[in-house]
Amino acid sequence: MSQKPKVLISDKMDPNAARIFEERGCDVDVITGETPEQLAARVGEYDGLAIRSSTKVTKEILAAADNLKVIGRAGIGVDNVDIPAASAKGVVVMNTPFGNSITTAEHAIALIMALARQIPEANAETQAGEWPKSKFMGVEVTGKTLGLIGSGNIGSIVASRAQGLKMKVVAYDPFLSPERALELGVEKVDLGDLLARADFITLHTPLTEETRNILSRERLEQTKQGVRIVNCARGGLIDEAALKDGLDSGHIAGAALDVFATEPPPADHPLFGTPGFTCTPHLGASTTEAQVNVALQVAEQMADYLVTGGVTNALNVPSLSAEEAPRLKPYIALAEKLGSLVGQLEGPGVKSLTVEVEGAAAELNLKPITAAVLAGMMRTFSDTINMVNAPILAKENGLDVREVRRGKEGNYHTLLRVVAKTPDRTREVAGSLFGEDEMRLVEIAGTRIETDLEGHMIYIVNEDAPGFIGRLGSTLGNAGVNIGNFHLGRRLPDKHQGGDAVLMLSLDQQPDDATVKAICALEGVKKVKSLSF
Ligand SMILES: NC(=O)C1=CN([C@@H]2O[C@H](COP(=O)(O)OP(=O)(O)OC[C@H]3O[C@@H](n4cnc5c(N)ncnc54)[C@H](O)[C@@H]3O)[C@@H](O)[C@H]2O)C=CC1
Ligand SMILES: O=C(O)CCC(=O)C(=O)O
Repeated sequence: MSQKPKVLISDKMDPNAARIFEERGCDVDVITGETPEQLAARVGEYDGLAIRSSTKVTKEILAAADNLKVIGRAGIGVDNVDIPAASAKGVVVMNTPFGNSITTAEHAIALIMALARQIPEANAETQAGEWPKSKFMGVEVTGKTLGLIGSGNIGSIVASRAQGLKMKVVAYDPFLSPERALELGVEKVDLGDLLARADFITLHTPLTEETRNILSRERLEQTKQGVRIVNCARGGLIDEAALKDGLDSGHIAGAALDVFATEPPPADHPLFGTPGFTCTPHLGASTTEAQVNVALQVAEQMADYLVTGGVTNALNVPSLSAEEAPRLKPYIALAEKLGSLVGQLEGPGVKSLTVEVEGAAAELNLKPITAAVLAGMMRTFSDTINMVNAPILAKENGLDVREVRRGKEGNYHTLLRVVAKTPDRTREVAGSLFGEDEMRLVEIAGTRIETDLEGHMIYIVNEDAPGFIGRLGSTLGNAGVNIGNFHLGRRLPDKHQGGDAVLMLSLDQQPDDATVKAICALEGVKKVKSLSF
């Protein structure tokens, strides 16, 4: 019986996640609150790691994660995962891009209202026994301009809720098209314009090199007198020291942060206690509804990947639906074998690789097939290569990879051909599927040969002359190597005696170097390669 995939849930997550993992055939452990060292010591046991924002999946954690195949973020932001390191290690990183968007947008609206009416301060003083009725004078939001920085999933929900509150919404987002702006009913503006016009500013971008410090000191100085600012996206988008100075000077009337540059922030954070400042401890996604949504979704996605190979919402590999995955599975296995054959025959010298599909295969998603060819080929030089990191490494190494699709059937109802070029020659191999999933090599070195690619094999090219097969059989027999299967073909297009013959033999034992050398020395032999699949 094959072992169940093992998943670790390392952050607090709705219990539905563990239930789904179990129902979908995974073993699951829930161990939260560990130090990085404790997690590093444990993570090697697991195939999947389900996290929220507390677990930091660093290079060090990944280095210890020997069996890890997938990291699932129950939420949106993945800035707590070292995605390049995960990709290099062949680990898929997924998030749940929609499950908590409404909840987070509602939190932004709540903070806008809290700032407009100074609700946190009024609450604190009232409960402290005061009755500060004349101290707190708010502002209406009706008719005010809301400046949206980032109008993706969350930003656009904030826009629609703000419009319900009769605010005018202007948006700065370099990726916002005029059509989408029209659809959202927002005015697309540049950042300078937004800063000059907005009564309220709310941020909804990821933290990237472009967005880091997007509200810098200089930009905060360009905001309208009395502006109120909300950040429910990521710490690091605002210069916190400049924000404090703006509040102290009275230029900024209020600021509400759900997120901080360092989380949790130090107890003596300069903004704490500043008049007009309000905060929540990264609660943007914290509603029952959102937590159930993201927990269910992350567990479903991760279990799909671990059990069937389906890929949804991955940030470092193309998606592959749960329906596509079973159809692709035999092709992926065939692609890996053909890639491995090319890798074993040509070594690391391949400079360009074309993956051609014909007939039924031409209807499939080609990306995973190409990734599998690359993985099969590159795994002959490194054990740590898989379908996730192979395309990245191929690109880094300047390998020219192309894909060709031909809908028309040729001699086979479905065909996968790999054409690899080294500086000296072109190597072509082709395979097909018989029935649903029986894979066969059907062509090598311009020769039609039908064979499995399984276990120990030997590939031989020789001058087709009488007596060779007897000599070969004796050489293998003398070395104690039994032939399991024997496939022989003449090289196309001549196909005549005296031309080249190609042999693929399945062997019950792996021939040692001396036996391979002895075969090389047989009369008429041009090439010999011992293979393993
Ligand atoms: N406080 C919390 O608990 C939560 C925070 N978030 C954070 O909210 C942020 C936004 O989430 P979504 O709306 O789902 O993401 P999204 O990807 O749908 O939208 C982000 C938008 O930012 C825009 N953008 C990117 N670079 C920009 C730039 N330089 N200037 C202006 N706009 C830029 C993009 O074009 C995109 O439209 C994420 O960082 C996420 O981590 C998400 C959920 C909960
Ligand atoms: O999991 C959480 O509570 C934080 C959510 C969040 O920040 C996100 O989804 O990006």
